[in-house]
Amino acid sequence: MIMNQRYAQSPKEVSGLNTADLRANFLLEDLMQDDQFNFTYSHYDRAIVGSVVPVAGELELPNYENLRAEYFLERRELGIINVGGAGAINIDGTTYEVNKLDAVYAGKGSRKVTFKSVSASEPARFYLYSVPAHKEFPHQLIKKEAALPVTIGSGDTANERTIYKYIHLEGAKSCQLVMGLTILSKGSVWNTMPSHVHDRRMEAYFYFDVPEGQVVFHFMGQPQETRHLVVQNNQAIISPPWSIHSGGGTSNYGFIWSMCGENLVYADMDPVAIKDLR
Ligand SMILES: O=C[C@H](O)[C@@H](O)CC(=O)C(=O)O
Ligand SMILES: [Zn+2]
Repeated sequence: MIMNQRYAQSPKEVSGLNTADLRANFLLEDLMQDDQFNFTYSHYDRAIVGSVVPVAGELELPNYENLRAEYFLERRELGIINVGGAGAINIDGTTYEVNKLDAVYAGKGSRKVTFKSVSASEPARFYLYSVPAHKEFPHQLIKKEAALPVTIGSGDTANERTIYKYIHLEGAKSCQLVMGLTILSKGSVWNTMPSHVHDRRMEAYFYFDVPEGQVVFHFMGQPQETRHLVVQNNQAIISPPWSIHSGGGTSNYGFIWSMCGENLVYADMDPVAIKDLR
């Protein structure tokens, strides 16, 4: 079995792309399909972005030829967040009950990882993010309540949002994986505004709970050379380390952010003043 791949682009190359090419390189449209694993292997930091929605029964994390590994997590770690109904994840014999917005970390060396839903009529929707790892850290469940939410922004500038950090230097331990999610308050539409870059880490954004008929305009590119992609519910963006990653929605919504690279410090960002964006 072979995973889709996405290659890395330079800032200069991206500045010349049209809408279709931008979408083909940076937008993942096929996530959250029933009874399927959908993975994309990005050449930005070798991060893998994927999903699984178990409806008919329990599904086991498969292996892929791209990895040239005995099993998926032989040399990788995996962060998982459920954005659907109640579910369960089993890692090498330990079962975790994973409710909406709970997370699970599966460390390097986890051999058998399975996913299931409590109810087929309201299945769990697991978002998956995996990166290379050099050391084994214990698998663990991180409940939403334990993620120490912080509310930033304000209703006046339509960017009030609550950030939940699950896996990072001061949270659940990992080799290089950093992961959490952000919920926009009602009436707020702007995420990650003011924008930032972090040339030390790639990032992936997965948008969820975008109401029917609404979209998010996701902005990418170098701060003085921005482009946008229109993103639907349950689609993801691969964000190069040199790119901003901000979104303006036609309503409020939520998104999972996940990063990997040089360090595990959540706050390691280089801010860009709004007036300096082009
Ligand atoms: O590097 C950090 C990530 O871009 C996000 O955590 C930012 C975010 O959730 C937000 O400002 O809304
Ligand atoms: Zn970021």
